[in-house]
Amino acid sequence: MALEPLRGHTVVVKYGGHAMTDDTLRRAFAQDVLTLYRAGVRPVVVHGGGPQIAAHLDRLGLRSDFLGGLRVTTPETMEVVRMVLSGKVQKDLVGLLNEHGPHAVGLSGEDGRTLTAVKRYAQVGGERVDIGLVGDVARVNTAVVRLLLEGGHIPVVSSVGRGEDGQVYNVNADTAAGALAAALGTRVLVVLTDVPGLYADFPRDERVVDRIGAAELERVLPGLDGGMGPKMEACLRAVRGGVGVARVLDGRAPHSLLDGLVGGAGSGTTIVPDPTDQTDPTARGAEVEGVARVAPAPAPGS
Ligand SMILES: Nc1ncnc2c1ncn2[C@@H]1O[C@H](COP(=O)(O)OP(=O)(O)O)[C@@H](O)[C@H]1O
Ligand SMILES: CC(=O)N[C@@H](CCC(=O)OP(=O)(O)O)C(=O)O
Repeated sequence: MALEPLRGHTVVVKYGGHAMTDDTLRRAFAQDVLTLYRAGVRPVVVHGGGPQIAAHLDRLGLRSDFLGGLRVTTPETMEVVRMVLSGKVQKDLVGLLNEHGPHAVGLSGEDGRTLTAVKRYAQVGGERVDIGLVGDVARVNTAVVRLLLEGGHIPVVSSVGRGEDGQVYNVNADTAAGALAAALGTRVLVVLTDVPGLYADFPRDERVVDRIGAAELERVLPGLDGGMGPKMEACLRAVRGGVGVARVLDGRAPHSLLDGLVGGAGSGTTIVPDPTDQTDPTARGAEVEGVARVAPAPAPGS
């Protein structure tokens, strides 16, 4: 895939916390996003920050527990998640992207009701387990993200959502990115993680699945462990919801974003829709609000 066909198109990039732990990697990521932007592609960054949340919890003497790849989130944990994702990780990333110009603008999924969440349970051994304030994306309002894109900005979104019940929820960042990509109708969703892609025989790491169709992914999804479960579920929902292609790439390799988009073949795992997916709007998994309806800003003083 070259950059030229993406000119003028929106690309959602999920930037995982493991790919941000090293300063060289962070800078290479920021350079890649800016290269896309300068080439006329419209990047939207959705970021995680799992390791950064864990470090902060640890400092406070709080535990990090995961079930089905999702963090068990007590009200106390939720405060830390919100603070670290929207207040720290996001601001550091926005600062880095803005070193060469006022391009990036950070927003939480709560802002402009971008992500409306509903309580989500973990599936463990076929059982539904309550993991606290963890949310799934029920509805996406793309209005603010579109407004920023149309204003020539790079939206940087944290995966915190608010429910209709007024509760703030911890949304897995892959889930948030997949839902936003589907709602925006992007051509490409790129997911940067800490492995070279989907291993065929995890935990063995000899073979990375090069390409997988939605139906086949749906079949293997229940057997996936840890963080790969929510990640692949998010890619599946994205391609089922109209995204042209999802690519899971190794975020530990500098410039993997650009290399993966330009180089194409040979890197990561590519998830492609089934021929029927593109015409099935009910498969989005989240309701979409505000698509193509960007309200004009109110006149000053009104
Ligand atoms: N089939 C698989 N292929 C690759 N990784 C897998 C697989 N099953 C489980 N995993 C685990 O999923 C992890 C990636 O998910 P996660 O830790 O949530 O990453 P991120 O922080 O980038 O979102 C890998 O580090 C690996 O331990
Ligand atoms: C519910 C849930 O698990 N939320 C994640 C949100 C951050 C995230 O997804 O970060 P990475 O992309 O770095 O993994 C968490 O609390 O860690």
